Amino acid sequence: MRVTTPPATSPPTLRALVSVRNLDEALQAARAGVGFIDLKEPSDGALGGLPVAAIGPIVLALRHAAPATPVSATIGDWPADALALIERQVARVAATGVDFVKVGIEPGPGAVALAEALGRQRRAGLPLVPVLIADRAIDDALLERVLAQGFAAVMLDTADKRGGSLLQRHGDARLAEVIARVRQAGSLIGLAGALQLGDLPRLRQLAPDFTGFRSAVCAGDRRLGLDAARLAGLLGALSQPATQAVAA
Ligand SMILES: O=C[C@H](O)COP(=O)(O)O
Repeated sequence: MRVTTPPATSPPTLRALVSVRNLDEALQAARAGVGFIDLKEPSDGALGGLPVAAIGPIVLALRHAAPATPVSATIGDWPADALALIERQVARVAATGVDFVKVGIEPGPGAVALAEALGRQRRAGLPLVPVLIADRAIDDALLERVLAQGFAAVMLDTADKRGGSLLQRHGDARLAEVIARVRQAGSLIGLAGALQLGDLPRLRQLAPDFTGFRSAVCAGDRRLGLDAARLAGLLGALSQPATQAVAA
């Protein structure tokens, strides 16, 4: 599955990645027309993983229901120093047939070693997308180590979903700088982290390649089920011209 940046002449668009926890939610997201479907267990943390055996059948069903929609899955939240376990889990999740395997990288001890281990797996052919946990400062040195690995895409996300969205934690100038740096390094950039409808005007200005949502498409709590009305509302707002979306 090839995912590309729209041509520079296109109007700014925001492609939505929506995180789902089971087949019902995956088909609901596919029918609603989301840009990317992300398989994870939201009750198990920011990057909670589904049982590996559950991923393959969902991917297969999505290939029929939405063949053009890229599918990602997370490996679960692991301590950064559990490198052997992480590498094994990456290989197991990749073998399910997903387009991308998402792995969280929390700044701190072990983060650089993890980024480099993931880089080795990428060079071995595994479709990895590192997710930099950015509740606090975005660590430039760590970002550079991640970018040096040549991943197709890099995401920013937050671990604590109750402390405000990614956009409430970082100013536009800083996020724009990070987006530009990731693109300059040749990777796509995705933003996530308790993003809400009210963040859309700023997101449109920042124009990342994709934006990730779970909290905003659930009724009150990301651990609950996908809410059809909220999902439709989000996709409707994303499809509106920017001036109308600002008023949403
Ligand atoms: O990968 C994207 C995340 O699942 C988004 O979840 P969130 O909106 O609750 O931060």
